[in-house]
Amino acid sequence: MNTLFPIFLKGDFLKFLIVGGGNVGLEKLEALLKNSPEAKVTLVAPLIKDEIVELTKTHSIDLYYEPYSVDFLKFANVVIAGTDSSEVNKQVQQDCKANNILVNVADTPDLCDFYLGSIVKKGDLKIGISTNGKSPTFAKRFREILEEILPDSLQETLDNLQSIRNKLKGDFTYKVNKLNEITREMNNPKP
Ligand SMILES: C[C@@]1(CC(=O)O)c2cc3[nH]c(cc4nc(cc5[nH]c(cc(n2)[C@H]1CCC(=O)O)[C@@](C)(CC(=O)O)[C@@H]5CCC(=O)O)C(CC(=O)O)=C4CCC(=O)O)c(CCC(=O)O)c3CC(=O)O
Ligand SMILES: NC(=O)C1=CN([C@@H]2O[C@H](COP(=O)(O)OP(=O)(O)OC[C@H]3O[C@@H](n4cnc5c(N)ncnc54)[C@H](O)[C@@H]3O)[C@@H](O)[C@H]2O)C=CC1
Repeated sequence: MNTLFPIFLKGDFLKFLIVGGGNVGLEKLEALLKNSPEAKVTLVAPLIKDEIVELTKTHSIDLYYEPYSVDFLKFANVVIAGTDSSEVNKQVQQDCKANNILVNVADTPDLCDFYLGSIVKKGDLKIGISTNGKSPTFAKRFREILEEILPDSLQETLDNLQSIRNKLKGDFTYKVNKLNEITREMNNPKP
């Protein structure tokens, strides 16, 4: 069963807590900042990789060089746990559940409220890819395929459609019909 419900978070307006400062902590931090460079991040771990420290120069990241404790949840709307201790990750997950905070436990899909996706970005177009946890490598490869085939001119198309959308006068039904008419050929591209 694939019951995942995809949403696109406005990460720039949210507070994130990352527990763990190793490879996984870095990977998830980079994924977040690539999409939402203004996100407020708190990261807690006794050991924190140099690459993470480097990112504090250009982004809003507070580092705490200590073991996780529940007090850190006050810094968070969303939590990602990626320590090398399954007990710590489990504790983070339980604390988040008790506090109604969404949590991702990177190495334990069963404990995740959400998964990170592979992200294709062409200007304002963003596509999130998930394999329901089956194969992150497939998600990565599929991202590469989409990145290759999507034309850069997409942004121009989106800008044009936005300007038409803003100029259309009439009621909702009229606008819907008009926009569908203009974009009909997208489903039927000329050879
Ligand atoms: C469930 C999920 C939870 C979550 O992390 O959110 C999860 C879980 C796990 N990943 C593992 C391993 C790897 N993860 C990657 C890469 C990515 N992983 C990402 C997401 C997710 N990974 C979520 C499901 C996404 C979905 O639904 O498809 C991506 C898409 C997004 C991101 O992380 O930003 C990003 C690609 C970004 C890109 O490039 O586009 C690679 C490949 C590589 O790095 O080249 C490998 C090694 C090869 C392999 O195993 O496939 C392991 C085993 C750990 C171990 O063996 O110890 C687990 C744990 C488990 O499955 O039990
Ligand atoms: N989901 C994914 O994409 C992947 C998951 N993994 C798994 O994730 C786990 C972590 O891997 P790495 O990041 O490579 O390990 P690592 O050894 O590079 O980093 C572990 C981090 O956890 C921190 N930590 C340990 N105890 C802590 C505590 N009590 N509170 C806060 N932080 C604490 C350490 O200080 C360190 O920063 C491993 O179990 C690995 O199998 C590995 C690869 C990919």
